[in-house]
Amino acid sequence: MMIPDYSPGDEHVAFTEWSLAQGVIANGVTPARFPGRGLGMIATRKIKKGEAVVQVPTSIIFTVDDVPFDFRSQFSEGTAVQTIMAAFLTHGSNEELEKYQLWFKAWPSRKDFEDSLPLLWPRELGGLIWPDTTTSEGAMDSAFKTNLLPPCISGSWNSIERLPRIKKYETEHQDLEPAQGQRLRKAWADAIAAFPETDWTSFSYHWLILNTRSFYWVGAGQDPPENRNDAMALLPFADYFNHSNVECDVKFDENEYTLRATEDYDKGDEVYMSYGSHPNDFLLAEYGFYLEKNDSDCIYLDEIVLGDIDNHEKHEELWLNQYYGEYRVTRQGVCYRTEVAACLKYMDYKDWTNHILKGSTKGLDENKSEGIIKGWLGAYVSEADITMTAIRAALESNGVIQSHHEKAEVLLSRWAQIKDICECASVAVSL
Ligand SMILES: C[S@@+](CC[C@H](N)C(=O)[O-])C[C@H]1O[C@@H](n2cnc3c(N)ncnc32)[C@H](O)[C@@H]1O
Repeated sequence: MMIPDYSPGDEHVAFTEWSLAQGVIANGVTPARFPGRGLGMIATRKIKKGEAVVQVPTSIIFTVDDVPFDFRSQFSEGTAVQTIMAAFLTHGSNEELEKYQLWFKAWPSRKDFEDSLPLLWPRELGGLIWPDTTTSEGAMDSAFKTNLLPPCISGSWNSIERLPRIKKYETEHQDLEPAQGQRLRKAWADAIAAFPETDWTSFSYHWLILNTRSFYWVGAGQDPPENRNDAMALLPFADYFNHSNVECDVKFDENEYTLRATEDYDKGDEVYMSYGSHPNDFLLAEYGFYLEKNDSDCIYLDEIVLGDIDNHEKHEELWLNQYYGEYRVTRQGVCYRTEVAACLKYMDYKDWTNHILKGSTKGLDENKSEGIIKGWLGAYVSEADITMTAIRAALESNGVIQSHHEKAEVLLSRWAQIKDICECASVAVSL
């Protein structure tokens, strides 16, 4: 049997030595290379749940407070912290950033991001247009109209028309790529307004480093910022942990950031931290990977449900009663919001409001609701089938997709998961 080679490589050994010399405590973990996950942390001995595995002194963490005032003051008020930090990592002088040079060498490359993050993929695979996109890359073959990304990422469908929404609502796990694109475009506009000579490749790289590696952080004596995204810090060495759906046990005070094991581990196991309870589409869009098994995985039926409830007044009712949108599906079934939307299809308005406000069952027909919900799930399954067929056909015939076949295969596997969620949910709603 081949023994996997976990050795991380010289640059990681050098960075680990530097980290320990700076006061980082690594207690039973060390960086190692895990196929398909880049670097991660391996247990060097048995670890018990609750043990502090990594402690990083606050003196070496990188926050916006480390950006010199002269540099920060070039940005207009309200500029995102991520933009300022990314711009400083791009423009800071060697002298200013010298202490972190070994750390920078331990980070993934821009090519790693181009391979894994859909927003940097070719247009045919759902990527966006960026300042370095050449005309030929931007101009898609006009015959190629299929959206290959999952709808939670792209916000688009192949078999369903996306109707304008009567109201806008906050959504954390849908329309991910358009929101990401907007944040990065705004960051770029703010960066070049302050420093017109900024290089896109380098700036976007550092912005993505911050996006994929930062931790929540509020400095001693400071109030948490209004926007949670502005409470960010990069933690040398702690940023080696890969994600899994373990619980999260990280704490910080004015002296150090402490990360604790939330499970027992044997020597040789990979030790994980949780980046949050995220569905797989979110992990793919924001971090460039998804999990085989993810208890937080879900998809949303918003376009299907709102398209099927083809009545403006009913949309208003859903909105007024705070049931407009966010129709969530897991392998265990659909959420209560979806059930409420389903019975609005056939109940009269009075019965429906009595049902949702007072729990009355007058007019409620479980069989009808079940049929409607199964129809919605079936529509998502059709979307999955159409898209998977299109990906397979593109792998046979489209030159761009052929030269990026690993990405297309990532999407095929994700669509298979999506189909499985719908089919399991459909069984669950009959129980
Ligand atoms: C904080 S870094 C973790 C260290 C990173 N693997 C490295 O090589 O430097 C986050 C990135 O690690 C990768 N990653 C994290 N958890 C993963 C997982 N469970 N499976 C695959 N890749 C993962 C993703 O590329 C993600 O953007």
